[in-house]
Amino acid sequence: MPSLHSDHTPVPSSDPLQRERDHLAGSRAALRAMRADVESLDLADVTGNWVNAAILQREMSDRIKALADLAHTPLFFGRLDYLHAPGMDQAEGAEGEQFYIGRRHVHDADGDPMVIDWRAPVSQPFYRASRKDPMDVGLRRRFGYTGGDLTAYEDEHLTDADEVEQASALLTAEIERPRVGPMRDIVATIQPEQDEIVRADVHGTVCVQGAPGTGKTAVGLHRVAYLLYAHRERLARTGTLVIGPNRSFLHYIEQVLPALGELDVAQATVEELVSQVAVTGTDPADAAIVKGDARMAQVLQRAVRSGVRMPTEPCVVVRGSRRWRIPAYELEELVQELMDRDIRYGAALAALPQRIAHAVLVKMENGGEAPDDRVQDAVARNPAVKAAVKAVWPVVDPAKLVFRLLSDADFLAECADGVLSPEEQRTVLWAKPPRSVKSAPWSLADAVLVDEARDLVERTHSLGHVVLDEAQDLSPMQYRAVGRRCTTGSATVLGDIAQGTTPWATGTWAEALEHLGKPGSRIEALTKTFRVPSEVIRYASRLLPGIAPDLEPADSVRESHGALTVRHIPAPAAALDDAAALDATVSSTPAALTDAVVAACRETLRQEGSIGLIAADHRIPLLAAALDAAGMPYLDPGTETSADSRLTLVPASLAKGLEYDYVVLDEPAAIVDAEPDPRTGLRRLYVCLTRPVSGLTVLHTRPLPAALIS
Ligand SMILES: Nc1ncnc2c1ncn2[C@@H]1O[C@H](COP(=O)(O)OP(=O)(O)OP(=O)(O)O)[C@@H](O)[C@H]1O
Repeated sequence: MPSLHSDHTPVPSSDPLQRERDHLAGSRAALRAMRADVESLDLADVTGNWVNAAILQREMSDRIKALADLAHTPLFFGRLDYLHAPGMDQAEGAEGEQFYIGRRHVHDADGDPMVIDWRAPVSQPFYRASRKDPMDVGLRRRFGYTGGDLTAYEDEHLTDADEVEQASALLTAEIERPRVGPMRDIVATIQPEQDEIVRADVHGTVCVQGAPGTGKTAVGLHRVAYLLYAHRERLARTGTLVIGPNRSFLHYIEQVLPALGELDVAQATVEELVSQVAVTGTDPADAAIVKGDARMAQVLQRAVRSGVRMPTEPCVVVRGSRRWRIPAYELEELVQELMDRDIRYGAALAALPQRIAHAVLVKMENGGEAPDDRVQDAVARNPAVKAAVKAVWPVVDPAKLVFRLLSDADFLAECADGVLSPEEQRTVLWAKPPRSVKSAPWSLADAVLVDEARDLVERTHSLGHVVLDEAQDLSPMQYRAVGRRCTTGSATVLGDIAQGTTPWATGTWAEALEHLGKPGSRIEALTKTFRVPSEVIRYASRLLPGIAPDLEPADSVRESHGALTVRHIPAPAAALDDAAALDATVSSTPAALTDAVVAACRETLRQEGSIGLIAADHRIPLLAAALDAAGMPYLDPGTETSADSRLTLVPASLAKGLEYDYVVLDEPAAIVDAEPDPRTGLRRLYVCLTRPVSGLTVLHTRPLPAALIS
């Protein structure tokens, strides 16, 4: 049976806990020595010039930073006692070995490991070994810390048939640890099903469908850290990127990778990826749906090549006293050949002058001259060649091209013929064409079209690995935008169909993977929620049949009682007399609801940890004023909570991906109604209901959505 040992009673120095503390002290000293070693390196001895010295200096200061011993980050969190030395034949008499598992590798003066990096192969059984498959591990020990002090440990003897399997108290404590500040790493408690995804092969793309709080974001970030460890050189060269839904979310997660020692991972929103034009406008849902449809790629492909004209005139190059003539039919062959080849429009444009010059050179040779490469370059730059190229293969500016498509009905009709219906074409056209590319009210969907057009002209740089979080909201065209950033690499796609709240969202994961350019990739499901207590996830899951009928409700790792409170706040009598008036004025009345919400926040603030007050976006100003009037300070989402500032006022549209120890949820019906259709409204509500770790209080005056009433 796993036993929990703690230091509540004094222990003799021979106590196992003390021995572990001694190992911690020894490891800390070893880490200090490793750092001192790097600091004492004299660069003058090893570098010949100042450029090398500067590069080395930077590398050294990064390394010194990485070797810092952070007082509140335990140097190790687990121990594995192997039955045999790993890698050795499991022969009788082979000695077992003991490894301490931590965030980074630490070795002593002789080079022997004191702590092993959690990502090393030898650490893997810490996350995966089970009674069914002990992976040659006799003992798995988890350590508990209070502040920076090692205060407890928990043992599992995986090969002891008499030991009863039991939930880990340290894991529960870790999950329930109050959440102030940014998101934390979960390196000490990654679960087997999560570890499978974290350590999946770098070459393969993995897609994870996971219920709220199942650790998708955490898994994605740990996967990046793992891949950087396992393929450091390659990924340092090619780069890694984490894509999230908005800046508040990225801000919330931005500390996790540095805490795992990884500083060089870029983070961006989809909007930031496609920043060729500034996004200042929004689309009505119907326009965004068509603009996000993968058929737009076809329209753009035609548009990009629409300016190519078959030559009708010969190209005549004059050099000295001689004239060299390439007839139109020969030019046409060259153009046709480039059209037929699967190369970017811009690459073809760059190749055409050289092709024409080559044809001229052949004629020169036939005419008895002996031109060399320099002559070919000179001919390629000849004004006659340039003019011929300009006439047949004009330069394409991606933003101007999309501008024309969205403002010129005839041009759109030409490019979209047989692809978009006349109705769809009308939908995407700007009602009033803007004056210029600069002043156009580009929407996010437009910017994605410009990005697609740009890629048709010039290949987008591909990274080694991309993690795409909250992927359920992306349109097919947005998937393509992400996909071209990892054509030569792989991706981790994370999301939850039930939390999809955009009308243009791609229907299924299989389809999404196709648009991403990774068809047939593996799709995994995570169904155990670490965040949401059982009572709350059961309540929220009542919405599932209406919003994502194919998904199973999630299980919670924590049974909880009293985590859910649903309170009806009666409207004042005057409002009750007139239900229509009540509905129409929900954003400003009744005051009774606002008062109750403020009181619930005040009451909840008595608990430890963070609190999110989530409400329909249009109710935010009213609630903000009410909190101000009550003298209760609050933060915006994305601003870091601290021990003094624990209340965040969260518009429902920004709640995705975030979490709070306690959530006070204002008027669910208003959240549902704020969306363009009931399904999206209920999905938004599902997101909001699944943000709490320890407690949810729902306050409502209007009737709750029918699905929530059991
Ligand atoms: N193995 C684990 N050990 C401890 N905590 C965990 C573990 N897995 C996830 N968590 C915690 O559960 C919470 C939810 O994780 P995360 O935000 O990654 O879930 P998610 O699936 O992305 O949720 P959502 O769908 O709401 O965006 C986080 O606080 C995370 O640290």
